[in-house]
Amino acid sequence: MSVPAGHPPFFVPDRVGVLLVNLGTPSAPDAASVRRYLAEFLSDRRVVEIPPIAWQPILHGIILRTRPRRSAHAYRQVWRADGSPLAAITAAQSGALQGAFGESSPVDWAMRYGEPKIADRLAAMQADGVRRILIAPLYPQYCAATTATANDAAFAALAKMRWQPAIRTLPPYYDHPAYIAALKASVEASLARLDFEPDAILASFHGMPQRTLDLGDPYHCHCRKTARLLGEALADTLGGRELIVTFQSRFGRAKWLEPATDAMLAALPGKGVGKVAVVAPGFSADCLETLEELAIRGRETFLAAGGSRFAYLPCLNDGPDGIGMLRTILSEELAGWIEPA
Ligand SMILES: C=CC1=C(C)c2cc3[nH]c(cc4nc(cc5[nH]c(cc1n2)c(C)c5CCC(=O)O)C(CCC(=O)O)=C4C)c(C)c3C=C
Ligand SMILES: [Fe+2]
Ligand SMILES: [Fe+2]
Repeated sequence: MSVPAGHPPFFVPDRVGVLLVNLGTPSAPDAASVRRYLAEFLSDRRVVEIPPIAWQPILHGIILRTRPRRSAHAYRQVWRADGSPLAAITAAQSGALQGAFGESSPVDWAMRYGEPKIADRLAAMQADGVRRILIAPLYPQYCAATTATANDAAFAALAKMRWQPAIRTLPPYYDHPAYIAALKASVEASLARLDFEPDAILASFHGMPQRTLDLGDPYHCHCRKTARLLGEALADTLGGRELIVTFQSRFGRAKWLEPATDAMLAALPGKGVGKVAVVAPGFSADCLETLEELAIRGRETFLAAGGSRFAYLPCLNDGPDGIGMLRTILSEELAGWIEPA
């Protein structure tokens, strides 16, 4: 019997695969591409929890007329020869993990918004004989606006498949010892490369509307716990200096989690902190929010307020600490599907 065109093969050995998922990013740093990306992102009801009848006129009438040009300018400042940092680094993470879970277990990657689409990568894996897939939203701290919507998109794609693969999803790993250890190693290595001794280290997490915390989203608690564990792990390095926790990237008029990163950077010099190092533990890959908002605008804010030295410490990205950590936590979630490494 021949397999119908476009049909997945029937008789291939079952394989196990991992699909890394991150947020998504524009395909190019121009206003039209950014508008397309923001329209998809900001129409997600997990992200903006305002009824569409009220939100869509604001989104299309105001935000998508003004923000794409400003954001495209920001993207241009961090764009790399191989594309958007978020996409390039996620691809590199996927490449670095290839073969980590066995010769025949592929690791692939997708984005919640834009390309490559979760639905397309799941279909490609299924067509390749991958019958068990670990979907891994690369967000250490759970948030409905990130983790849940990535899983929603995966399950929406599965809803259209006659022959579904078996699915597992990666739980948040905000307090996993391997994650905390990787952050500690990475922060210490970055600090050792600096030519100055910071007076304080600031851990900046992406913000969220305060209302989501009141509605029961555990994101804020997860961020706080990551910061506490990282502070404890770094106790010797900090030597009495504070690990300051802040939330960045406020969007819209509602109240967001506080303290705000930009306000803190503006206030620190007045409190005697003239030299600061900033780390972003909630981002698994450097992106617009870290490379432009923190490393460029954050620096400007801090120096304009009277600070003398500023350093941005990179995310775990596809470096050895980050990849080692991902191997550990993904292997744990694959238990029973693959032989332990
Ligand atoms: C790490 C976790 C993230 C949470 C939580 C999050 C919530 C959240 N974000 C917005 C609005 C925007 N975020 C934007 C960029 C962006 N956000 C994250 C991660 C989280 N967002 C990343 C990794 C990125 C970078 C994407 C890239 O291409 O590099 C943007 C787009 C950029 C801009 O125009 O400023 C917006 C808008 C909301 C509203 C929200 C929670 C409700
Ligand atoms: Fe965001
Ligand atoms: Fe931002």
